[in-house]
Amino acid sequence: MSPLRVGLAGLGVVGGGVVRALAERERLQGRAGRAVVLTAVTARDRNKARDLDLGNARWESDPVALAKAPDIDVFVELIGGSDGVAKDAVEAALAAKKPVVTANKALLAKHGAHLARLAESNGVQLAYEAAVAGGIPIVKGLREGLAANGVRELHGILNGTCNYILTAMRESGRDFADILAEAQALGYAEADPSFDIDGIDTAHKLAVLTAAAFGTEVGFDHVHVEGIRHIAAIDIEYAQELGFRIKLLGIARLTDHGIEQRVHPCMVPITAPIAAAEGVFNAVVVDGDFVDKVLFVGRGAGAGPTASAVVADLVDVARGRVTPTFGVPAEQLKKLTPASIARRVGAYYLRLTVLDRPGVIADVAAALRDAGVSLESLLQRGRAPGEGVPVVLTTHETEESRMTGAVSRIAALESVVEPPRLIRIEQF
Ligand SMILES: NC(=O)c1ccc[n+]([C@@H]2O[C@H](COP(=O)([O-])OP(=O)(O)OC[C@H]3O[C@@H](n4cnc5c(N)ncnc54)[C@H](O)[C@@H]3O)[C@@H](O)[C@H]2O)c1
Ligand SMILES: N[C@@H](CCO)C(=O)O
Ligand code: NA
Repeated sequence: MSPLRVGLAGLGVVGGGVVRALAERERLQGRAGRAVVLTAVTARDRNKARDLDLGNARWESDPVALAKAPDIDVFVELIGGSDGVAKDAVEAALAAKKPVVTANKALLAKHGAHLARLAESNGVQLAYEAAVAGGIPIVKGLREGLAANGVRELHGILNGTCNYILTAMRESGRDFADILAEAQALGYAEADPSFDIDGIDTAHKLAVLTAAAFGTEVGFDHVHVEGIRHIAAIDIEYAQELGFRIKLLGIARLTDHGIEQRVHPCMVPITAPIAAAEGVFNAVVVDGDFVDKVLFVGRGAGAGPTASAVVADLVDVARGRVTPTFGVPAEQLKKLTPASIARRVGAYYLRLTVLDRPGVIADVAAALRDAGVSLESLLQRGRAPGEGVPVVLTTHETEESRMTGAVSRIAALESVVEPPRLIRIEQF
């Protein structure tokens, strides 16, 4: 069989990993049933020192020209960005009936439905295993391994940088900024690290996973997003004491009033399967109606794990597999009915900084009582008459709208001297 000729756009962290993985020629030939050959490449700067063996691959200066070049059979997009050249090149490849492999979750989160229609109307594959949870085969897991199931819920640690930061903060007590710099140096972070720490990258991945899991159109704009900037060392300590870990999770759940999609820091029991994924590891739990719960764990970022997923998609393309992008044909994707975060039901952790004087706790308790929120525990450490001291409480399950109502009343109390910190507790 003729070789699969690969056109690769982007020679950064992931592109470099892909070049190295493609060097395993014999292994890939066996698995793909034909040779997979790096035929042409492009990146922004041809003269940059890269320490990569590009073999006989020809250099192309323009990604869009590469995408439709007659000498390539598949286009691999590893540039990044939801718009601009990455989108133009992917569209050009699909319109030219060339399959596309991409790691670009920002692109899929914003234009997934449109690109799925374009791919399917041209009869070619749009493969994106690397875009969600890097090396974990979650897209294949959902579309193939779990195809018999109706998915009820999924939750995941989908950003290696945040998990790395939260883990390192807990283990070392070190500073947020210091640890972020380390994650960037290791090639985990996005070009703009605020995408990682503000939860946007997790939301991109969640939106894509939701479409693949529930057969809905990608609805990034309906994801409720909060990041980890406000997580303080003291919250990590309290979490530990209460038997929790703090994780930034993406959660998608089918409710009777629509699909919840939310990204925010969560306290999860130390014994929950998801809590065991530490450092740069990602993890996803999928709850299906026949299979029950399945846990996927692995590395979600970095050159090797991400290249592993890109090359697996190339093997699928070489084998001629064509699966609808989000599991069902694009024109059958359901319209997503978003469920409001205000209707989330669960427990809460609330940390207040209050003046150490009589009556403060009574005022806080009254606000919760009036909102119909039941307290589970209350901790006050140390004393400092007249000064701010931390008070931590946890609640029973309640609807979020009740909790936010009580918290705004509490925030307005004169004796509450810093903004309250609310973290949702998830009992998986
Ligand atoms: N780094 C990771 O761990 C990881 C994991 C999963 C997915 N991703 C995704 O993979 C993609 C690439 O990420 P990365 O970390 O390798 O980025 P990177 O910044 O290391 O590499 C980007 C590459 O794109 C090239 N590029 C940028 N603009 C270009 C242009 N206009 N024309 C041609 N080439 C251009 C750059 O020269 C560079 O070679 C992104 O979509 C990212 O979100 C990254
Ligand atoms: N910045 C992302 C890369 C993988 O998509 C992360 O930290 O997980
Ligand atoms: Na993946």
